[in-house]
Amino acid sequence: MLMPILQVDSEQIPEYAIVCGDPRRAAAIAEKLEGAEELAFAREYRTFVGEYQGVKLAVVSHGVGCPGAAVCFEELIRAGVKTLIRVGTAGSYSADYPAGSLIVSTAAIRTDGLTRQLVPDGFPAVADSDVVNAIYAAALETEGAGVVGKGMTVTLDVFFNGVEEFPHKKLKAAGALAVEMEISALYVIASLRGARAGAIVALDGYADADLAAEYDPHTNAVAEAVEREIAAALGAIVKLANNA
Ligand SMILES: O=P(O)(O)O[C@H]1O[C@H](CO)[C@@H](O)[C@H]1O
Ligand SMILES: O=c1cc[nH]c(=O)[nH]1
Repeated sequence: MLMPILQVDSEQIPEYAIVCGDPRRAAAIAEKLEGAEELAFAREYRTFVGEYQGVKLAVVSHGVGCPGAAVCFEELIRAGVKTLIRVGTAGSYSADYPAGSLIVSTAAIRTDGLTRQLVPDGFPAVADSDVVNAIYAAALETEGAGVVGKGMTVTLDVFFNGVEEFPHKKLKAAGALAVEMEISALYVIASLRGARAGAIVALDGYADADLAAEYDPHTNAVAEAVEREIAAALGAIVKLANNA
């Protein structure tokens, strides 16, 4: 069946998927696969399939923000994906995790609007623990591992501020490590549909206003961190497939 938004035949989609916001990052990940094939590029959704160390997987971009990303996650799970790993970027809340660090998201604080329209308040956006452990272990094994953290991330809808002040300080005080824009949708949808999910983000600067002077997303440290998180996600998929 042709998936209406991704425009891919669901028969071509394997059980594992790496998802990321940027279609160019999807292409960069696909370059690391054997026999990579681009199946479609519809809207912001660019879909590749291929193999990594004998495991078949899809690599799909989901764009920016929960509503668009949710469409991608839903269609992939309907097509038969059972394990999804998001490979993203995020802003850091802590000087312990400077730009170039990696964070594996164990859960997302839901400040987005999309999940509020899917599930009641109090419903957790939580990762699958096997997926988290596999990503974290693979991240520590990557060459030049750098700083790798594990913990709560925040998902919000806003990238450029309006007149409302976003509660970064409170969320940081509550233990959140970083902020991005799609993980809550991934975790809630995976829970609702019986799939398992995890996420790793490369930090590209500080979201905390007290640290923001150091913000520079265009550094080699960030580019290298993205390479390492790609390696971690691919390594995690191999670990998960071999333990299945
Ligand atoms: O790098 P990606 O995967 O797009 O993730 C982050 O970057 C985008 C904002 O620039 C948002 O999508 C955010 O979640
Ligand atoms: O959503 C995002 C992504 C990267 N960096 C940020 O500060 N926010």
